[in-house]
Amino acid sequence: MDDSVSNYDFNQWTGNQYCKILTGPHDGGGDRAGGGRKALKTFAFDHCFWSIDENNPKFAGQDHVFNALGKDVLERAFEGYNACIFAYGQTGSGKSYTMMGTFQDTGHGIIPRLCNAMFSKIDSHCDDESLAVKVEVSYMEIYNEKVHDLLDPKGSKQNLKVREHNILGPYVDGLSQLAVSSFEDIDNLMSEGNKSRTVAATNMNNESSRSHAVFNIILTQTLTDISSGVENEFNNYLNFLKE
Ligand SMILES: Nc1ncnc2c1ncn2[C@@H]1O[C@H](COP(=O)(O)OP(=O)(O)OP(=O)(O)O)[C@@H](O)[C@H]1O
Repeated sequence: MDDSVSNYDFNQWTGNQYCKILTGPHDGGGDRAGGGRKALKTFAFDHCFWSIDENNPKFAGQDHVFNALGKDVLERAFEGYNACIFAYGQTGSGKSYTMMGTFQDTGHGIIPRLCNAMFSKIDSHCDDESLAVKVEVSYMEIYNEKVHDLLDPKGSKQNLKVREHNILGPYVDGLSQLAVSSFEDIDNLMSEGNKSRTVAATNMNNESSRSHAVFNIILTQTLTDISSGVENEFNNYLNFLKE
């Protein structure tokens, strides 16, 4: 990283920010473009979180991260937009911690917090007879280019095929999609799914997930025009990916 950036006090950054990164030797594209190994690239980002010392007033805990990233995603999902949260980074950098977190309340990561908020929002609409909401989940891992269903009731770990639907785009053929009605349901399914994940120790993480995981929530809202009885169904997807 450029010295001028690595020496920055990340705590002072607010609002839209830019980060300049010097590309490393792996960056073949930079070489081909004539920029060489030291081509400077500029990336834009909205937030930078610091979570080293809990006693520091600038410490960003799981709640802080959820408020900055998860809340908007949920609002948009209820408006009918598909959304995706993608965690990417070096082994041991905190991807699983950010997505799932620990089982203590304050340690819950984005997924449990988002699911809790989603069911609270659904409950708050329970008096509305014109709206019915259905929630289903699927969970898969991609390991050595093979796709496995982590919620397969038979636990067979068979390889699933990725196919292309002419309207909906790519999908995994035969992936289980299970209905849930509370965060506890999701939590139980996820714990079962996590037991099937491919985990091994790396030098930097004793329980490193060696595969990519994709957790999918399918939110279906059916709006019924009470006077005419006509139903309109909206499906949308919330994807959580961990590299
Ligand atoms: N912000 C944080 N606060 C406290 N502990 C953290 C934080 N981020 C990560 N950790 C801890 O660091 C360790 C490694 O984190 P984690 O397993 O989330 O990494 P990862 O990026 O998912 O790694 P891998 O790619 O190897 O699976 C875990 O013990 C986790 O609890």
